[in-house]
Parts: sequence; structure tokens; C-alpha cells
Amino acid sequence: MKSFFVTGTDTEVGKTYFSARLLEAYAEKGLRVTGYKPVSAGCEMVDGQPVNEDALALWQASNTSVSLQQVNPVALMPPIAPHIAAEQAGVTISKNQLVDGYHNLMASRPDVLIMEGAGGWQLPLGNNLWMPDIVSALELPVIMVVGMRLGCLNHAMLTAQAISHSGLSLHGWVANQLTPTPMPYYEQNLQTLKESINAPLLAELPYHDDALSRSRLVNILT
Ligand SMILES: Nc1ncnc2c1ncn2[C@@H]1O[C@H](COP(=O)(O)OP(=O)(O)OP(=O)(O)O)[C@@H](O)[C@H]1O
Ligand SMILES: C[C@H](N)[C@H](N)CCCCCC(=O)O
Ligand SMILES: [Mg+2]
Repeated sequence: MKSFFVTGTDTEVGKTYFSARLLEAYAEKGLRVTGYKPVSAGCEMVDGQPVNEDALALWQASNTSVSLQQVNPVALMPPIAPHIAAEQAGVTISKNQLVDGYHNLMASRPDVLIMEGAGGWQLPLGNNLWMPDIVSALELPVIMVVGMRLGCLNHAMLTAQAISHSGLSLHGWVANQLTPTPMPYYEQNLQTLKESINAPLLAELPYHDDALSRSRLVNILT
């Protein structure tokens, strides 16, 4: 049984894209997999239920018998910083609730559980609670998705440092291409990251090349 927390260098860098591809890859290998998006912001009402795109993608990539609500216990409507959305909705997010949400999913006996954060690493959840507090409570190893665009060097190094300062382990990182054409000097940027981040590069995710991504991803957690 393996669980990982997936963080990223920012919002919109491919955490969900990577997490869903990873779950699919392990499901194809015959493993029981589930995603967990403890807190989402940005939902549509479907049949009276708030539905978040990330949660839906992770739920669809899961193959254990879990509900969308179990995959995403805190679903906030506006696509804004979650602690602000929570305050607007009169919702208090607690550590116990999110830790319990994790154990709730573990009851479905997944071989692999992928928990996705929201935004970047240092995400406030309100009342002096932060997403890293949940990751620490669960003692999860972390995978960092680096969105390969200008500015990612600083973001990646700060994120890796913050993970390490939290006493958590950076299992590895993924270079994700966000555009059809790689960023200028992609290889040089990748090299700089390899030399600066004290954890292995697990995969290079091309832009929209799902089949290739899957075959490359299959062994990254072994
Ligand atoms: N390798 C890729 N190829 C094609 N499209 C991608 C790739 N990575 C990400 N995208 C697209 O970029 C957008 C942002 O990706 P994604 O939603 O995975 O980001 P995120 O880090 O999970 O953001 P959030 O902080 O909102 O959770 C999405 O539309 C996604 O489909
Ligand atoms: C709405 C968005 N897509 C994410 N779900 C939430 C991103 C929160 C970012 C908070 C911040 O660091 O400023
Ligand atoms: Mg996401």
C-alpha cells in the first residue's frame, strides 16, 4: 500500500493531470487505486451536489468503490483561495475532518492512494491551519509537479525547501509540459532543476500525450 501527496509549483501546473494519469497507469496494472482531493474550490451544482472538476477527474480515475463525496469531502463553490471560500460559506475546515477523510478512503483498501493539494504547497485552510499540517499528520511522502514555464526554478526550489523544513520527504518531482511547444531552453531549465532539487526526477510529462505518459509513468513509484 502506497500513498502520496501531490503538490505543485503553483495552481494550474498539472497536479490533477498528473495524478489522474498516475492513477490510470496503476489501474491498468491491475492495482486498486483511489484519488483524494480533500479540499476543492470551484464547483458546479449537479443534481443539488457541488461537483469540482479535479475531484471528478480523480474519482473517475479511481477504481475502488468510493463516492465523489468521499474523494472530495470539502467542496467549495467559488474558484478562489479555499480559506476565503470557506469563510464566505461559514465552513470551518478542521485537521481531523481531512485526516478522517483519508482513513475513510483507506477502508476501500486501495493499493495506491494519491492525495492532491490545491494551489501550491503553502496553502492556507483558515484558522491557522495549513495543507502541510494535514500532510504532516498523515506523514505522506510528497511528489512535486513542476509546471515547466518561466518562473518555475524559483517556485520549485522554494517548494522543495519548504517540504524539507516541514520534516517531510520529497519522494521526487515531475517535469510537466504545459504547452504544445516546450518552454524556451527546456533542457537547460530541466538540468538546473536536476542539479538543485535533492530528489529524483520521476517523469517528464509531455503535453497531451496520454498513452506515452502512461507507459513512462508505470514504474515511477517502484
Ligand atoms: N501535460 C499536459 N498536457 C496537456 N494539458 C495539460 C497538461 N498538464 C496540465 N494540463 C492542462 O492544464 C490545466 C491545468 O492543469 P491541472 O488542472 O492539472 O492543474 P492543477 O495544478 O491541478 O491546478 P489546481 O491548483 O487548480 O488544482 C488543465 O486544463 C489541464 O488539462
Ligand atoms: C481555484 C483554483 N483553481 C484552486 N483550486 C485554488 C488555488 C488557491 C491558491 C491560493 C494561493 O496560493 O493564492
Ligand atoms: Mg488540480
